[in-house]
Amino acid sequence: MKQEFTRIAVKVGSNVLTRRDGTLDVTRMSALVDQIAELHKSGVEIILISSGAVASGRSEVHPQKKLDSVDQRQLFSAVGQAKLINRYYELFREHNIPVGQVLTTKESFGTRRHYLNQKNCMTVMLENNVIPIVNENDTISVSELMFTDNDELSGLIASMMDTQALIILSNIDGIYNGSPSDPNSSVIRKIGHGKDLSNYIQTTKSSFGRGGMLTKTNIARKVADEGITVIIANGKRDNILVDLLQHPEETLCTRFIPSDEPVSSVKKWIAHSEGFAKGEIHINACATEVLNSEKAVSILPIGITHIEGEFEKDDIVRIMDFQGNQIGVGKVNCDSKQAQEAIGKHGKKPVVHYDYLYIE
Ligand SMILES: Nc1ncnc2c1ncn2[C@@H]1O[C@H](COP(=O)(O)OP(=O)(O)O)[C@@H](O)[C@H]1O
Ligand SMILES: N[C@@H](CCC(=O)OP(=O)(O)O)C(=O)O
Repeated sequence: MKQEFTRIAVKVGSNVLTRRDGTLDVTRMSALVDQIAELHKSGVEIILISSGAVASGRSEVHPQKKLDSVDQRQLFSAVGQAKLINRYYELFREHNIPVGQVLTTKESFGTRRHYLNQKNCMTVMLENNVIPIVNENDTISVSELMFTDNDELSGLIASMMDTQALIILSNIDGIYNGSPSDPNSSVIRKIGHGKDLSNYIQTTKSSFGRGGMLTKTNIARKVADEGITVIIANGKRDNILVDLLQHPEETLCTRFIPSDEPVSSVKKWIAHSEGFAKGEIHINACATEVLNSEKAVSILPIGITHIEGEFEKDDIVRIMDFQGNQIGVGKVNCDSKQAQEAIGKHGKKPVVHYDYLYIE
């Protein structure tokens, strides 16, 4: 059967893989592996981003004294990730599909070199028919070094690997246009560019999730703006993955319609690098207007009003409009001292070149 996508990223949330008591739901895992195997055999390249390390470690160790939340996460994930990947290895082996583990951290997306190393690793895995199974390295990612959750990680992976779609599997059928528990609300089937969803999203999270629907929505929007279809669907529904690819119209889910303007791979990286920004470049009203227009323009010293923070050449900075609102991110062409000296001057080189500028 002809499928819409040939390379996809699939994110499986903690709640899909976790039973009510917080332990790993191996039956669900097995059902998902069967579906991924079916798609893999039909020629779809798949990158799996799987949560579940903490959940699978929880039932293995019983600490003698009370641990704080960081210690708990480190202990459970260290034990649980080994168990999780072992389960996946065994389940995929029944289908004769080799899998490989990729553990990453937020910092590994901060420099372009690390970013490209990770990309190369997963590319060579796919070329050799190995399914990459990605998770955050929870043992060393603590507090501000952590991803908000695996939705954020899956967005980075989809963008980095140029997938055509990102499928986020949660314990809910999609984004509801009201409280999911209200019988009058229903799943929004398609979401186009620029639609404001803030009124619909409740801040409640499912019991074992970290980020909630709000991070899913924000990530989905950003990834769709880069030209990737994003689908939020219920991973607990039988055959959901195969149905989403083979019967897209009949399968309940929320789809974010991708932008049809191509975005370069450098811009994709910059778009997701906001967390590493070292400083701010504030621009005047005229520069704000041209940047918000359809024109491809760089940030020149003449349009800069002031600079905040210290940065080196090639660092990521936030771009702030004349009212102090962030409008984008970019990679700087010079350090903060040089940028400072050039402010307001004509005929100087761009501080952020268009090729390294991502306007939100
Ligand atoms: N408008 C909404 N539509 C759907 N789900 C919502 C909405 N608002 C809040 N939610 C909550 O978001 C939860 C899913 O997010 P999350 O807990 O992060 O799951 P996961 O672990 O799969 O990433 C749902 O179980 C639901 O309770
Ligand atoms: N990395 C963590 C999962 C992080 C997390 O909870 O993410 P999510 O499934 O998006 O709520 C783990 O494997 O336990």
